Amino acid sequence: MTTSGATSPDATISDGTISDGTTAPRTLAFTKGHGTHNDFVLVDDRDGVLDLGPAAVRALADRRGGIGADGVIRLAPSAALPEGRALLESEPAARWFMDYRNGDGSVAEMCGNGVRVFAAFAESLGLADLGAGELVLGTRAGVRRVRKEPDGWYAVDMGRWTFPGGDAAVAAGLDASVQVRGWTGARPALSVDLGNPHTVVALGTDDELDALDLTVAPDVRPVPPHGTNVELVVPLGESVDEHGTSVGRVRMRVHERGVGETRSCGTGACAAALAVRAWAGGGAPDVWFVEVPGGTVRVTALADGHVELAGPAELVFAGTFPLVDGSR
Ligand SMILES: N[C@@H](CCC[C@H](N)C(=O)O)C(=O)O
Repeated sequence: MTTSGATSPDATISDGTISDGTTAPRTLAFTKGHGTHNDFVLVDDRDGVLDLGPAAVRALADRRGGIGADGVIRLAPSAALPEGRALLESEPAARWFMDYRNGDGSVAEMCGNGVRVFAAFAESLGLADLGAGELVLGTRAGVRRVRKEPDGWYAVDMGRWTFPGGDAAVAAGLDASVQVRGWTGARPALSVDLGNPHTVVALGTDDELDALDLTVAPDVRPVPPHGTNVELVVPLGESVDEHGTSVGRVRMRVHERGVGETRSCGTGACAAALAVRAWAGGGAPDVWFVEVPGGTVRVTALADGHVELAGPAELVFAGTFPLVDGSR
């Protein structure tokens, strides 16, 4: 890794191969950021010229041979991607697009912690002024709106969410089962769609949560057609805050599709809070604090059927990374 330099604007990186007709090494300028320790490599592609293939993403995300991250985020003009161009037709303000890849190189529709870190990155590049108003951005799960709170947290309208199993699943409290390595049997679970897929399992105690072996992916049945993120949660109860608002608390660990266990997952926190709220029944709070190994985020079920995710976003360092022709 070096500390200066930038990718040639006419270089295209696909599967780690630079396809501009030369064999010379190229370097990719990046910024490293995280939201409650869900960490990302961020790439400024405001010219829309980079094509980050799976091998290049894996090289960047590699914790030993690369920079290390749970995911890679490319900031690109919405106009440069088919999914972005479709969004621009109804939301012309969504000028910038979050092109999100999991650490294994797979494409994901959405990343809640990533959206907040994307907003901080756009601010650092002078592409957004969250002191003056909201940032509207494109994602594969649709348009997202980010505002900044007085304490510096970023609050994201995460759009509409659903229980894919419908009313029957909500009434039964389950529509799937999950087997974690070491368990004697599978446990009931509830599927939640936040634009990306989630499966939430309730546990009884903190000790059970702490003892989980998430070094291998939990086995989910029925097998989700596009895979799933799995959230293991312990409801911690409800209370009334200093403003008289009823709030709930949840502890969560997560196994992310395309990554493994991570220290936080924003869409996963939303799924966890919405599942626990449904299990609690009518009168349950709309506001939930979700405690993850990397910190705490706030999830609010909004009256319009959307859900809001709020939490911190940090940019920690920047540099350049060599992507050598054919070597990654
Ligand atoms: N960590 C993200 C979710 C990233 C995508 C996920 N692994 C998937 O494949 O759906 C978040 O904060 O939401």
